[in-house]
Amino acid sequence: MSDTVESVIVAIDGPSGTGKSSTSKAVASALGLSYLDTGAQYRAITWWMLSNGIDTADPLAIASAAGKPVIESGTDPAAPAITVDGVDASGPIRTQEVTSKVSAVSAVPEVREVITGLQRSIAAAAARGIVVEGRDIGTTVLPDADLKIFLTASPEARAARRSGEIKGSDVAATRAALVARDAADSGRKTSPLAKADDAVEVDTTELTLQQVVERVVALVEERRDALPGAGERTAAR
Ligand SMILES: Nc1ncnc2c1ncn2[C@@H]1O[C@H](COP(=O)(O)OP(=O)(O)O)[C@@H](O)[C@H]1O
Ligand SMILES: Nc1ccn([C@@H]2O[C@H](COP(=O)(O)OP(=O)(O)O)[C@@H](O)[C@H]2O)c(=O)n1
Repeated sequence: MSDTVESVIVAIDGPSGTGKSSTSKAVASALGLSYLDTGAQYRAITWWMLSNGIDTADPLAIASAAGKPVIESGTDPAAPAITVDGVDASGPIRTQEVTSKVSAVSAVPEVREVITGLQRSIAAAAARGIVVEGRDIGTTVLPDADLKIFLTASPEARAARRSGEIKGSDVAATRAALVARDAADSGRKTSPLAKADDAVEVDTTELTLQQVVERVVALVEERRDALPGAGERTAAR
């Protein structure tokens, strides 16, 4: 692998079920980069609110508690990890209860301020570069990212993928829940789900995961070669 992959920052945004997590982990592994799942952080703070009796329908209560939990994210794409106050939260953050409340919690500006600060410091500390996936990475968290990708897919494909993960789940109900969460995430005032003007859109509906990964790896390599200094580094090798 070339040494020019260092310090490449890749932002991958898009709605639920478009393949952000799978693609980001595979791209980070292929290129030796760190990986950050920002949705897991919003899920973690939501889980903490629910576990601590905070009313998730009350934005003021959420705002005043936003700074309390200590959330730590691992950045190894082969072993994604997340803890809240030192406790492993990787299982509890995936429950239906958390999924149904996360959009309300993540819409609160004080929550976004705390989590965005965490995300920026993790990205700044990633010496070899990082793939960061979420909803507002290219627009708000890392607007200077070297490459921005916006993944899309039809609601049908996304619902089929998501319900394929949960035994006995109903595709129609999964689709309705996805569409409602997209609307909440896209419609909120602070840092909504949106494609950055300079993001490359990839529609994954008809692509296999491997095809998406290959496309994104090629885009990272192309962008990396165009970065200032890439020529000198290549010439020096
Ligand atoms: N291009 C694809 N084709 C088919 N299935 C996919 C594709 N990309 C991802 N998946 C599957 O869809 C599900 C959701 O993918 P995930 O990466 O978690 O999406 P997101 O992070 O955008 O919510 C996973 O089970 C994953 O294996
Ligand atoms: N950068 C981000 C990432 C996630 N989120 C919120 O966190 C929720 C869960 O994100 P996720 O990536 O785990 O969701 P899935 O697509 O994996 O279901 C989203 O529905 C958003 O409400 C956000 O607001 N900003």
